[in-house]
Amino acid sequence: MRIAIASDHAAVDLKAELREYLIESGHEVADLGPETADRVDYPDFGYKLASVVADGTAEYGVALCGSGIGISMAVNRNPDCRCALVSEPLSAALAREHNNANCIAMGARLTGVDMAKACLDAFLSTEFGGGRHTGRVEKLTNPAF
Ligand SMILES: O=C(CO)[C@H](O)[C@H](O)[C@H](O)COP(=O)(O)O
Repeated sequence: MRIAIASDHAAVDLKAELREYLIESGHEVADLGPETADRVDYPDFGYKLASVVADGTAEYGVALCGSGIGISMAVNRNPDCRCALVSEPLSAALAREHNNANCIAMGARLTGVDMAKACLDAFLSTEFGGGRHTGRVEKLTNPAF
């Protein structure tokens, strides 16, 4: 799969771990930065990630910051992205099965490397369930406020 990954300064180490894990697992990975732990703003990297998922350059996006909250909010500003903030594998799988999430977010200050890998595995190995979930997901793309 083609997967893009991005973070803020708080998650550069987790990003590096997950990037290598994804490559070892046979995925094509685009690391959108940052490259160092110098302080940056999570919206800048969240928007970059959202763009490449929305235009199809990447099939899935992995968004990381200290808590996962800020960068998931940034990614979800793009109407073509459905980013799920998770901290355990069942939520990661449900994000795919029920919500057809195309991005996963995690918090490096809250979620350990092994748990983050397990969440990624669950996310990437679960298909969208379709059926009753389809119309609900369409309502996320085209909201009627
Ligand atoms: O967006 C966040 C909180 O919702 C992330 O955890 C950020 O990584 C965090 O805000 C960065 O905080 P810092 O004090 O500037 O390192």
